[in-house]
Amino acid sequence: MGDEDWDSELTAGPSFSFTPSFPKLETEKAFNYNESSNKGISESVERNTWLPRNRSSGFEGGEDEFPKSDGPSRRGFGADRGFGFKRGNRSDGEGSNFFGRGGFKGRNEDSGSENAKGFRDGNVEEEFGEKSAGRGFSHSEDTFGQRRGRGAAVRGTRGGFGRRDENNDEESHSSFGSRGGYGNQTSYEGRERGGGLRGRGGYKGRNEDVGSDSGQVKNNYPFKSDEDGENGDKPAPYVPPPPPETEDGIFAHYKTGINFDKYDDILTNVSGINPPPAILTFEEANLPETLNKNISKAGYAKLTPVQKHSIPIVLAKRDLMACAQTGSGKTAAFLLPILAHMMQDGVAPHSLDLQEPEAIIVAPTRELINQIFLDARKFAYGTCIKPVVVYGGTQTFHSLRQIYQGCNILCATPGRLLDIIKREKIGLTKLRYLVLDEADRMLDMGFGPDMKTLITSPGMPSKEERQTLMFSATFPERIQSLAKEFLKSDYLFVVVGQVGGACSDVEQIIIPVGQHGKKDKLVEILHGLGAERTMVFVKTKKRADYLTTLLCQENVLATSIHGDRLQKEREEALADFRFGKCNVLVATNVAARGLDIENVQHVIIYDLSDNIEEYVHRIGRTGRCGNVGKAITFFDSDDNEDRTVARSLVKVLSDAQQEVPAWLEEIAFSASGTFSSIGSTFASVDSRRGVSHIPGGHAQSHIPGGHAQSAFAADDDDASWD
Ligand SMILES: Nc1ncnc2c1ncn2[C@@H]1O[C@H](COP(=O)(O)OP(=O)(O)OP(=O)(O)O)[C@@H](O)[C@H]1O
Repeated sequence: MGDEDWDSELTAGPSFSFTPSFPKLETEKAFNYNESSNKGISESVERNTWLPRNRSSGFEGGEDEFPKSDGPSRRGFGADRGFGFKRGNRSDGEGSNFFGRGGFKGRNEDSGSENAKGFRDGNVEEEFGEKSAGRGFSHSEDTFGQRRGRGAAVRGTRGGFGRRDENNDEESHSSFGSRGGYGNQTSYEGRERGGGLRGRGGYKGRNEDVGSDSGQVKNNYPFKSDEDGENGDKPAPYVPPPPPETEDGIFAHYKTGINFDKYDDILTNVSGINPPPAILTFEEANLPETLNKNISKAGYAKLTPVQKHSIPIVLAKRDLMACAQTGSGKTAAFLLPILAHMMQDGVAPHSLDLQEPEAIIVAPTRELINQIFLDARKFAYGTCIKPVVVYGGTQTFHSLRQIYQGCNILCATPGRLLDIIKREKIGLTKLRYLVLDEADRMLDMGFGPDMKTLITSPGMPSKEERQTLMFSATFPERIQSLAKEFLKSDYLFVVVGQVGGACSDVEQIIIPVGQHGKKDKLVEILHGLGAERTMVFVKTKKRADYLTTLLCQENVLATSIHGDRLQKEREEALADFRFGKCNVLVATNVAARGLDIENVQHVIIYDLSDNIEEYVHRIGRTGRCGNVGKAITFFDSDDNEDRTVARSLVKVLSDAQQEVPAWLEEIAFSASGTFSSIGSTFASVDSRRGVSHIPGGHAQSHIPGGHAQSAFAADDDDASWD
């Protein structure tokens, strides 16, 4: 990633992470949201001490004068409407966890003190490491034990993961240190279900529930970690809250929108040789009964277009590149056929030896990969198939422990995945499916090298021996050609609608606003939106913190998510937004892709990204699954980056039948050069330009005006995290 782009509003200096405190909502009591975890919040709201606790603001004079605080307003977002809590009986206090699509339910941790420890000297150091208490893993190589006492000392600390570059969100992939703080292992004793360490039979075939009710299994790990956070000022490495365990929590979902049926009107092209015919219903897919039950519990009654085409293709064991608009069900499009195969073919029974997942799913951000994991867990419910999620910013020991309990589907961010492979904690020889979600992002300069490392890792089956699936709402032609290295030559390319087209359910409004007018305009809009849930996208982490502080001063319940915040804080911020404790989430591109949050009614793009793909993904946080939404974009005609993307923006607007302001059109077409030189449009054709077989017999349509390569930025200030 490139250096952080310091903005004129912010003088150089230590960044701070702002964690606004929100008043406890009545509805939180229903979720047994631990008093203690709220104490810090309520107390700080009382004392108005919600200002950043960590460092000087680094703001000097003028509009950068650090906003005075009068504390966030006490409007309890949605509390009176029971917002977001429409799923079944939550009387058991259960709910989905930070990332479940339902309301918030996280483990009750005292988040109040975290901020006091979370940051120092402008850097966030992540401590990882496993200092086993003497006994390594039971299998042959006690890599754990070997690590005792050996740490990648970081700045004199006792080891720890490669320190994060304060200007770069990506974790280095250096080896882990020997020790780090530790979360609460006891919470894992006996809590895992179905993942018993004792051998389990594989799936017994169609329609049999196996190993789903092994009840509470005592986890007699052959190792213990005595990692602790005894170094007082260092936060223990984060151990995420356990995923929901009740059916209500696992199957929490929101309703499809009024436009769901309109999906059927979207033209779908399938290019490649001999594609299997699309299916029209779930029944036609002839899926195992348990899977069909889970699909129904998840509220899926009708297939979306990408599912209609992708499910039979994956079931036919073909490689696939699928492009469909945001919020149109791409996750299930790959999960369902993979799970169906696993249920029908059976999966290896859990062994105490090296875990060898049959499927690996990668995505660019931790929050997204966790969301995919929760979907996998949902659809695998009642079977012996075990999804596991590992991602950066969490204690490595925790990741390994999850894998150790059994791992058929590994959902991972690249950094953590590669480290676990390097440490030989998983084997790849049994891999049958490799899935790249947000694939264009995974193949760009940010993650491309990691993906290359992955497919060349020891034991990784070649592309001929595995099934590789790639999904995204955007697929620039340059990325299509990069993808060939990962896909069999006869892969199929499914395009629902326009490659890279924006979601048709999102009303897109572009308003001319100069840099210095943006803050006031943002406050004005948000005051007008009241309690409606809004995501605000900015370019830099520092601006995310700055604006969040400013909004809270303006009595807007806002929080922020970006790569400089501790993972625990990121998850809390996302939970506060999902839970309805605040109605504005200020985010960098860390939240641009994939996140599926109920009832995001608005997206405000405060800073345009320098590539149009991120614009499409950002506005796709609203208008999901047939619901409608609105995206307002601030366009600064004095900003070169905005001008560069103007022409692509006009194309996205016109392709989505949106109004194109005359002033924008003028800017877009006054710029010299062709599409390819000044900005991105989309490859709307299969870059193989081969003969295409399209269901219904019509030929592959070539978009008038040709196609061009998209300028693909991989060095966004906060563009990739793992
Ligand atoms: N067939 C279906 N019926 C009802 N709801 C569905 C169906 N398929 C998916 N959904 C729901 O639609 C929402 C969006 O799905 P998903 O997140 O997979 O979209 P996506 O295409 O991956 O979006 P993005 O491009 O932003 O990642 C989710 O809440 C999902 O549970």
